[in-house]
Amino acid sequence: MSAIPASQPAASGGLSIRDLTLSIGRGDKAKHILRGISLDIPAGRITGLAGESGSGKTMTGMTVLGLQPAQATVGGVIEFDGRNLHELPTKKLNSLRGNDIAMVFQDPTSSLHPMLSIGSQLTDHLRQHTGMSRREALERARVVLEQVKVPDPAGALKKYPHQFSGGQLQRVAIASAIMCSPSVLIADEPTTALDVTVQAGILRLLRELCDDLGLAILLVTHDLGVMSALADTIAVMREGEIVEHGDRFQVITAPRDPYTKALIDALPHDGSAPTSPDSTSTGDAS
Ligand SMILES: Nc1ncnc2c1ncn2[C@@H]1O[C@H](COP(=O)(O)OP(=O)(O)OP(=O)(O)O)[C@@H](O)[C@H]1O
Repeated sequence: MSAIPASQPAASGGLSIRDLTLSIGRGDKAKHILRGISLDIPAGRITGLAGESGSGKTMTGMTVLGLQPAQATVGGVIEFDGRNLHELPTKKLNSLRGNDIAMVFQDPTSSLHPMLSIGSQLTDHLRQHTGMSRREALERARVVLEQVKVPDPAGALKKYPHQFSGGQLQRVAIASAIMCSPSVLIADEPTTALDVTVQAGILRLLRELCDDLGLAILLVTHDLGVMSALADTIAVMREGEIVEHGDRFQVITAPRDPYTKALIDALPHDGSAPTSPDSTSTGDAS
């Protein structure tokens, strides 16, 4: 496991979501996308959010970041560091986003500019945010690339996105997300677009970052197999509601909700479900 750089402050706390609602449209025509979600995303833990397509997983993550559709009406509390994010002025929320709460997307190219070197992309925001010199920021970027296990970190800083494989590029995107030492990381289907041979390595990296940095990670995926290998707790969403939330082992081996049970029964029986809470198995192949 990689050591935490001395310059990096310990991550403080996680997120607490209380009765979060999100609707689009008004009156009879309103579409209720999130119907009162409550979920704790504590520091040093991976909280999995599973569920079928369209159940509202991505919208939950986007709403936490204040990135819901402009016409949406949001209610409830998203508590972070003693504040309700949903009530913060836009400027304040913009400053939290990317610094204290960061996101990793399914497609790493969506968060990286094709024409800029990795060194510029990793350091620009950090320099603006902290006033660090270019040299200091590049050194921090090198350390973070090493932390996410990109080979030859110093050389990688000089490269461009097209010069990396999909798995390595997702590592670079994760490096970019943690450059400003966030305390919360929202990872939305971070392995779905990747070759199956590199998925396990990315999942293991998320586990290591969670453990080493004390990150609070919200892992959004439709894949309950991924959840069963990685998450500490699993919440299952259906039609904008959380129908089940509990310890990974309990949810996978003894689901209480019939919908969760149906999802688990649909999993391939290849040993991917845990046999004990410590049976995480994510071999590194990327
Ligand atoms: N910009 C938008 N405007 C209006 N409705 C939207 C918008 N984005 C998503 N929705 C709707 O919100 C609901 C939840 O979508 P969301 O993307 O959160 O689901 P999901 O569980 O992440 O699904 P998937 O696994 O397919 O990504 C869906 O009914 C979707 O059609």
